[in-house]
Amino acid sequence: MTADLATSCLERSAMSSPLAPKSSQATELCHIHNLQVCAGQKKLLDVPHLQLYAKQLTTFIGPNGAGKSTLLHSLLNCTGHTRLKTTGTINYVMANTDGSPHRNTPHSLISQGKIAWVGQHEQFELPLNVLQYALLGVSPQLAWYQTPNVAQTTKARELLHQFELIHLQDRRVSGLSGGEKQRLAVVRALMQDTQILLLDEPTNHLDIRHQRFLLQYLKELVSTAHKTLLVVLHDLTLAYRYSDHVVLMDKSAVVAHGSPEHVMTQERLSGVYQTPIETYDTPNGRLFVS
Ligand SMILES: Nc1ncnc2c1ncn2[C@@H]1O[C@H](COP(=O)(O)OP(=O)(O)OP(=O)(O)O)[C@@H](O)[C@H]1O
Repeated sequence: MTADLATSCLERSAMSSPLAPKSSQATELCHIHNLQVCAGQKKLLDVPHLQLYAKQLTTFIGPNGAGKSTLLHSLLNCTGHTRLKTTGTINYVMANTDGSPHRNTPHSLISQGKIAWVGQHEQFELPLNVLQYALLGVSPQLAWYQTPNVAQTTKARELLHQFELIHLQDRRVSGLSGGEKQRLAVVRALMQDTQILLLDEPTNHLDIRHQRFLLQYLKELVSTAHKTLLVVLHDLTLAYRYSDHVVLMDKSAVVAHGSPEHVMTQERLSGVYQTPIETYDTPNGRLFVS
């Protein structure tokens, strides 16, 4: 089967399968095969097969310790710990300049500047102010002797304004509040202007209004700039409302994946989280309450 034919088959199946995301525009981002991550004898992740989609907002949900961050790190190809052994393959499908798909490894995508990342534990003990930290996002594009140009600085200020941080632009990053640091980490990643963004619990420390703003912002990045978002979330209501594709994880494995309606059933979630979960349909979407 040629790559072109494979993609068109995927698009057809995306329209009919409950495993596929909501949008009929879904195309393949990557294929995971036999991915296993181990720490000694302990298996942290075991994913025999999983397909992820481009130009979609995919969320990874599941209880603490399920393996969500480990999977995201694997997608970055940096488990970040020499004791962890990773086996299996992750093949990204990215378009060539003529639009036809070609395959890539996570490592080559990072070096090409196609993936940006916000982790759970970003480093803020740095002698930088807020604007300088935001501009770290463009540092991979600069030679050692260059400083950010006017356009890059203007863009950083615009993003700081949108994320309500502009009044703090001269403030040392180490002194920011938890929510301000979290928003700044997202701004730094957005400054990288990559096709793919991986965000591990980006709503951590955010109040309810900023959580909603962030998810709305990410959703618009997908719909208007056709970015690919892979996001770990704990808030089931937000995951249901904003995701195109949901990957539910438990005990180092993928339990279910597909559209939110398909994956996030009351019965399945109650079983995985080991607590009764009620759902309520409101004019503003479905609420999940434990
Ligand atoms: N370096 C490591 N060595 C040993 N065990 C590890 C290591 N890193 C992670 N783990 C274990 O792997 C499991 C999965 O961790 P992971 O961080 O992927 O979970 P998670 O789903 O992201 O959890 P949370 O929602 O709490 O952030 C956990 O049991 C964790 O303790």
